[in-house]
Amino acid sequence: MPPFPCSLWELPGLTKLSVQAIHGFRETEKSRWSEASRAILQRVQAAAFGPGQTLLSSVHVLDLEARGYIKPHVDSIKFCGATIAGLSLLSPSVMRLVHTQEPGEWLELLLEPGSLYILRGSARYDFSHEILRDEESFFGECRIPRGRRISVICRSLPEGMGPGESGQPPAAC
Ligand SMILES: O=C(O)CCC(=O)C(=O)O
Ligand SMILES: [Fe+2]
Repeated sequence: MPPFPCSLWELPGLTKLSVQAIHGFRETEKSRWSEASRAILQRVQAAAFGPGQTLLSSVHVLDLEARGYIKPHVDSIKFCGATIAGLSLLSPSVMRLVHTQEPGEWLELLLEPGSLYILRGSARYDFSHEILRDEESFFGECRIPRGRRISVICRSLPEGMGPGESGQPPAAC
């Protein structure tokens, strides 16, 4: 993949959250995958989503540069349903969840390359999530130096939306 900066992936419609919450990134939505990648996505989907859940038709791929970070936010219910599942690749990073009503209630997840996180239930709706910038990237006492990180994010369809309407941009969450 070409190095940063690159505007190729800054597609119209994908930048609503990005402009406000994500810094140092490029992104795309992808609906066509190689057979090998499809097999991995099927494992992600089997692990994260229930049989009754419909997924957004395309998968969100976010490429965060080493200095990039994601500010706290809750994905909008307009563009994203009850479950968010993210596969982290390349650099480890720390995801912090903070309760939106009780800021003293928080937890951090160490996202190792190859790991999958699943936000659902209270973690999806009651907590903001963020990816810490390099200077703040600690897991407990342990420094987690940030490099380039790619995440592959599957989301369920917003409640009440039919599969035919799934063309909405997931990254606008
Ligand atoms: O990169 C990730 O794993 C999370 C991205 C995110 O929070 C978002 O796109 O809404
Ligand atoms: Fe998010």
